[in-house]
Amino acid sequence: MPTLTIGGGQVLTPEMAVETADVLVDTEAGEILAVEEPGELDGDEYLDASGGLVIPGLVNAHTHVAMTLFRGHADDKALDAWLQEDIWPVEAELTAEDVRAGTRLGIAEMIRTGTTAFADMYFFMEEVADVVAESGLRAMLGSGCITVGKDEGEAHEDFERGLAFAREYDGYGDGRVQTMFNPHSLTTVGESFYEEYIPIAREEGIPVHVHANETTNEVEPIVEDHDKRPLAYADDLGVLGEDSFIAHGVHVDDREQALLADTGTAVIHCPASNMKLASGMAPVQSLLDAGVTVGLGTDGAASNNDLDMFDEMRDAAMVGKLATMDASAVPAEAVVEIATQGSADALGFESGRIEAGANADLAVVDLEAEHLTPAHDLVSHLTYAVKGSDVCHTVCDGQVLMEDRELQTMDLDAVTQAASDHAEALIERADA
Ligand SMILES: CSC[C@H]1O[C@@H](n2cnc3c(O)ncnc32)[C@H](O)[C@@H]1O
Ligand SMILES: [Zn+2]
Repeated sequence: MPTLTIGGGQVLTPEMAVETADVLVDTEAGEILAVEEPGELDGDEYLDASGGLVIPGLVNAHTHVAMTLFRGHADDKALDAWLQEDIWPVEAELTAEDVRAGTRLGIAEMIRTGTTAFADMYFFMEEVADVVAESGLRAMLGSGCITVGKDEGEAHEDFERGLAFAREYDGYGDGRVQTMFNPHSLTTVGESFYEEYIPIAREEGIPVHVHANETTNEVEPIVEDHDKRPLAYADDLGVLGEDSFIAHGVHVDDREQALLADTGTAVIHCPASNMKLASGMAPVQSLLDAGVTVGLGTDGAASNNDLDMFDEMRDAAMVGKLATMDASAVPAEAVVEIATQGSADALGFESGRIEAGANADLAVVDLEAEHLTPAHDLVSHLTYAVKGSDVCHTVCDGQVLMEDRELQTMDLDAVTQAASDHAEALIERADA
């Protein structure tokens, strides 16, 4: 079996301790074989982690990767106006080639900032799957389904496309692609479509991921029309469950939090997007206290405006405190856990932990920087001080995707040039 040692550095353990250790990886199976004291492990290849901290690859559990094309195109608006006035008109002009170019840009950014897995709900998902396959990253992918603004036939086509993609692409890219079913949200998809399609997804064991309880504008119509809170409505439709995860979960009351915990539904916290669109502050500490699995996501680059999970971690800690007016809420350790183990658990990936048997998905953070000095507490640094640009190596499924900040599977200059060209032409076409 071909092996790789990531050696000479410190390692973050699943218990959030930092040890001086080496990591041995089976590069064919893509699995961590052992974590041992320095010098004990002898792989065929060696990746130098000296002066660095080996961490589990970060898991961006909710994004729309190709929205990198809209970075800076639509700022300073709330969700509904942002989507309806700026984003959806441009998305209507998207081509498969645009999505390929935007996805390449987003994946390059994620690899360069230590993310090794992500969940993506978007359009032209075959393109996204191909880019995941060629880049070496791991992903949970689904084709987004919406019924508002569509006639019955078009809406059915959308849902059939969503199911067909999930069936066909599960296991794609040497098993690094897994698939999910993605009704867009509880208000943009009609009830009859949930009634028709959720049982099919459930029967076929396809995970379900939706935007839910993101803004008060979403909560109010559901309460008015159905006389129940959105997550009670979602539960009655079969949307909640062990392999379901909702994005945002900002406006969730105590009963809904209990429902999430009881059904085993995970929440993906997207603090930057929630702040930028002024959607609100998710009750993250309360969700954690209630026993809900919480993961972390950037959302798309148009509402963030980057895909750097280190930024997201810092935002999660900061807004967690502000939301509760309690500086002890959402502490550094909890943030690192949700960005790694929490997100991986939400997606059902055996990643997010550096231990034997886990996926060999990891990143090495270079600690030799002025903004990381002194090194009193490296878990604190991961949340509050590390920047994505401090990541020197990224490994996914046992393959080195970035070494000394050089991408190994992508041509960064070509990727940025193509994305820039596609973005410009797209905005022009959309006359936006
Ligand atoms: C049907 S594909 C996904 C769809 O979602 C849109 N989107 C991006 N960010 C958000 C958000 O924060 N809430 C709801 N919807 C969002 C994206 O533009 C696509 O249209
Ligand atoms: Zn989203």
